[in-house]
Amino acid sequence: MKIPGAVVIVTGGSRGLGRAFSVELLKRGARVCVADINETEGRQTEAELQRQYGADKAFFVKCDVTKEDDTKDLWRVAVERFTTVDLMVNNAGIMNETLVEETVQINLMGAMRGSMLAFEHMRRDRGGKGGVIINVASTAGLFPVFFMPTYVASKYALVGFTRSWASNPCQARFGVNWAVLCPAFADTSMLSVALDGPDPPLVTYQENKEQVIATVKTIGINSVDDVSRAFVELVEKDDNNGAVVTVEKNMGGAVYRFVKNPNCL
Ligand SMILES: NC(=O)c1ccc[n+]([C@@H]2O[C@H](COP(=O)([O-])OP(=O)(O)OC[C@H]3O[C@@H](n4cnc5c(N)ncnc54)[C@H](O)[C@@H]3O)[C@@H](O)[C@H]2O)c1
Ligand SMILES: CCCCC/C=C\C=C\[C@H](O)C/C=C\C/C=C\CCCC(=O)O
Repeated sequence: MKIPGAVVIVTGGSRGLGRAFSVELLKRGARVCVADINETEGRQTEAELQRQYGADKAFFVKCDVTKEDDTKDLWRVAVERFTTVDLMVNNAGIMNETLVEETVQINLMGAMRGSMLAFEHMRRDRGGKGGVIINVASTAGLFPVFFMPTYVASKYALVGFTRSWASNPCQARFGVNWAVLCPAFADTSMLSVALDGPDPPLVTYQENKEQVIATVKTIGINSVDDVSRAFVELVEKDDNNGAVVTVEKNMGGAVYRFVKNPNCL
């Protein structure tokens, strides 16, 4: 899709990858509604984005993606403000293996709820203008990772959900493209909180510490810019329906494995 003039909602946009995606979209002429549960960081981000790109180009809405009412309010406010939404980025997520219910509620149900509201708004067969839904999963949604099974489950399910919608035979009639962005480790607070703490919230960390650290070293850590570049490439691609894009640092810089056909990953 063309980014200039597009209207975008980014969940989990107060910091980290979501904030970086918002900046890249604004730089290219989009208008962005940043949604996040963290109001303090959200308001700071809103102020910085408005200062840099204009007060009419970006705004923040406090939204807990696990709450149906919050998500509906987010859509109501975004449409009131910007008239329509062309791109929905379900990016909000957590990684903490001690929070099983929360992980599923945020990473999976939050993204599914956001996707369905976007789909209802965008689908052409019900009067919408079409659009794109990008769900932010992880390479942990494609391969097993022994130290974070709950996180992996939430991301595998999100990949399956997204690819299933992308493969619907009525997809062309709906006019809504579905894609998944799957970064490996990325340099945000999600990773640093886990890496820097004495007891990361991972499964059997103390017993397998060396193996966990070795895995991170082998795969490498993407910069936020690496992931943002892949994100922009994915958004801009016209035929992005069913795409699964991985971003892995140590496979020769950031490698974008672009898998288009949803039936042959
Ligand atoms: N950092 C990584 O290594 C990495 C790798 C692959 C995928 N991801 C995924 O990328 C996405 C962004 O992660 P990040 O690294 O930027 O992490 P982050 O912790 O920096 O940012 C996550 C954002 O989500 C928000 N959030 C959390 N729960 C929420 C809720 N219930 N409702 C609304 N917002 C909520 C947080 O407040 C925060 O602003 C996540 O889905 C994550 O799983 C991260
Ligand atoms: C103490 C370090 C681990 C903390 C991890 C915190 C958050 C990570 C979230 C990412 O979404 C995980 C990304 C990649 C998963 C790791 C390995 C995947 C192996 C498959 C592969 O990429 O080849």
